[in-house]
Amino acid sequence: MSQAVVEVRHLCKSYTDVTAVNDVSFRMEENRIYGFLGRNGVGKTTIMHMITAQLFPTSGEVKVFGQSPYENEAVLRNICFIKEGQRYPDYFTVKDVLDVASTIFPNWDAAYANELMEEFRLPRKRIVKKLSRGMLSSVGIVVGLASRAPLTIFDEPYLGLDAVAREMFYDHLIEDYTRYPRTVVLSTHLIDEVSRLLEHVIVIDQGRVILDAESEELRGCACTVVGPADKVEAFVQGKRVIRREPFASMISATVMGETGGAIQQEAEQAGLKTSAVSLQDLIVSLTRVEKAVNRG
Ligand SMILES: Nc1ncnc2c1ncn2[C@@H]1O[C@H](COP(=O)(O)OP(=O)(O)OP(=O)(O)O)[C@@H](O)[C@H]1O
Repeated sequence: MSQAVVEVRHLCKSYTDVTAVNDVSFRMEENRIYGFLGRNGVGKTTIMHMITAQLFPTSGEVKVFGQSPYENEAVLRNICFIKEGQRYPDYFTVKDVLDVASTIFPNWDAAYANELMEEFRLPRKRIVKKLSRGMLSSVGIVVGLASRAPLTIFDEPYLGLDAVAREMFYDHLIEDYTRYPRTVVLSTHLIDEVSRLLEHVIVIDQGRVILDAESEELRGCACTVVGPADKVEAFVQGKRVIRREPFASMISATVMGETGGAIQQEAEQAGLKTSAVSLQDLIVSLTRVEKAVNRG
């Protein structure tokens, strides 16, 4: 096993009336791209704030590069955390943001930052406060990529970004990551868009980890089967059904099985129609499992 860049153990964060993070443990390894996914308000940002030492846990342990990140300059300068709606001082221009970033991040690549500025059409001299919503997101993306920080976290960096700019971001990320491997964490709701980039997926729901798996393992581990209700019911007997939708005399059921696509083959042999399940559909099904499944 390679070195853990992030290791959290039994992490909890409670506020007066809400337990935002409830006994979360996971590792993130060196030089991998992680999807850190889940619905709104499930605790993702709270966890990322603890990893980046912006928030203390109520209990549990956080280690980044093997050390506690709190007041630890050696750890913190190797983390770049790009979050939605990042604020900058009122008088800062885009150039000021890049100048400051160049002093913070040891691996900063000024030439690459300039190249990205051109591609994202960012006006260097403009006051950041006067940028459009999408341009502000582009500034975060330029900083995140050009920082080449060993741990780079993008927390929903896309607000207002058009589809072309998002594609440019994904293409740059994969290309630059291939040349300069580092650990990248993408927290986003646009799962289908980023799924090709992700090597490992951690899904949070209601303050807990509900899935922690290699993307490769997830491909083919679930499939949707459709057919007459009795046939589908017989097939899903004893299997983990994560979504069930009856229509007329038919049922469509999404079932999780072993890795490697065996479940799909098995369903086809049973004479059922099958379709693959995208990562987004898998996560949607998993995070609404309680309500949907018990109907059948
Ligand atoms: N300072 C706070 N005081 C009280 N409750 C808080 C505080 N910060 C977060 N919470 C609550 O903790 C829970 C988790 O919030 P968090 O921002 O971590 O979710 P998230 O998964 O990042 O959501 P999103 O995808 O919408 O950004 C929510 O119920 C939120 O209301």
